Amino acid sequence: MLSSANLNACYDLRREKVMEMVGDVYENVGKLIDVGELAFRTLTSLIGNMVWGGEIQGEQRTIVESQFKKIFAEIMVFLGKPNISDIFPSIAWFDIQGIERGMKKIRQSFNEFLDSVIEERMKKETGEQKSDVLQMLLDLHKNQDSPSSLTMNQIKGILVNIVVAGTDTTSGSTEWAMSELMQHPEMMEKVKKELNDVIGVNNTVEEFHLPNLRYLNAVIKETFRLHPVLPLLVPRCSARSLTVGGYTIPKGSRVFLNTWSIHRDPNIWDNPMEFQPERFLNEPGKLDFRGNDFRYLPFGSGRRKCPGINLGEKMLSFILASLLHSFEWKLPQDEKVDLSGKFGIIMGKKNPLHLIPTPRLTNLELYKRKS
Ligand code: HEM
Repeated sequence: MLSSANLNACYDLRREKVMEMVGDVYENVGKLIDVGELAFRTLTSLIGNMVWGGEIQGEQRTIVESQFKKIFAEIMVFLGKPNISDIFPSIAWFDIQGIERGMKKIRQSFNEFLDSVIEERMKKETGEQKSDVLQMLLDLHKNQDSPSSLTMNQIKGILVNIVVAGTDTTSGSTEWAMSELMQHPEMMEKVKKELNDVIGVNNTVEEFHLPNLRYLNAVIKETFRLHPVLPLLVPRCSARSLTVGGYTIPKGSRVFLNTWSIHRDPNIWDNPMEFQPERFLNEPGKLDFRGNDFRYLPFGSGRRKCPGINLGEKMLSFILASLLHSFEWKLPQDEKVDLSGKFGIIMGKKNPLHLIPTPRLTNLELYKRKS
């Protein structure tokens, strides 16, 4: 699903979802928009489509997408909470913090939703064959004799994993990048000038424009540095006892890698607390985010690094470029940008960014084009 060939094949879908988002904002010009929520809806719709096709439509889709946001927020809080039961397994059954009870409730909500999606697909199986992730997993389930056969629970786990990992991360980064640009008007001006030069005011953004947006790409890289959405990555567990930097790590320890600190280490970065996209602009090729340079790990590293780097990068710059090229954004009167974060396995903003859009393109017809 996330290979370059598959991503190229679903270019039209990405374009359609971004155009839908622009159309959505256009219909709400002059009103307050929750930027993170807007990006989240766009990504849930895109990734949902890539994972289980167009199985959910219309009113049901709207309900699912709004429920997802709430459920995801709860999951992120639970996943990020240090669990006392891990430190004192003998009292685990008390579940003092209610983490297990909370996760069970969430699992039930997801289970009900996924059961209905899978049931819909099974009903249609005799008709047109789909080629999405759900179908691929169901085919593995049917082939019970194969060593790669999957149980229904495993299928549901994989589906949830992809959707959870792909949506909140990318929408969170969108919200952080927009917040930093609102906080730095001179940088916002540079981005807008670049968009005008590369795309033109009588055009909408297309994916082939994105590699030419050098300044915007530097803004994205700097956003990843200062606001890594998974600040402690995904927890690791040591398979054997070993020594790292003079510290003994016993077999079976849970290990967290603090990229938030690494990305703000003054021994590595000049003025680490300042948002300065130029640091990436002036040194092209330095510090890519593919996990090869341990000073900069927004997508992690090693065998468990993010498999969605290409899709995440494409969608983040497509969404940002489109929002910034198609609209002017301003804060509600007397409001300031709040850059505080909220702790969880995903570090989102503490307070959502609400902005008011006005059209920026000269040809208003461009807002109505849906495909
Ligand atoms: C800006 C966007 C994104 C960022 C910053 C991001 C970041 C990350 C990070 C830091 C990890 C943990 C890696 C580690 O522990 O070494 C991760 C894992 C993961 N990501 Fe992403 N991600 C993004 C988008 C996506 C997308 C679009 C998808 C797929 C649709 C995706 C799917 C996954 C999956 C499935 C994992 C778990 C991998 C595993 O545990 O083996 N991510 N991501």
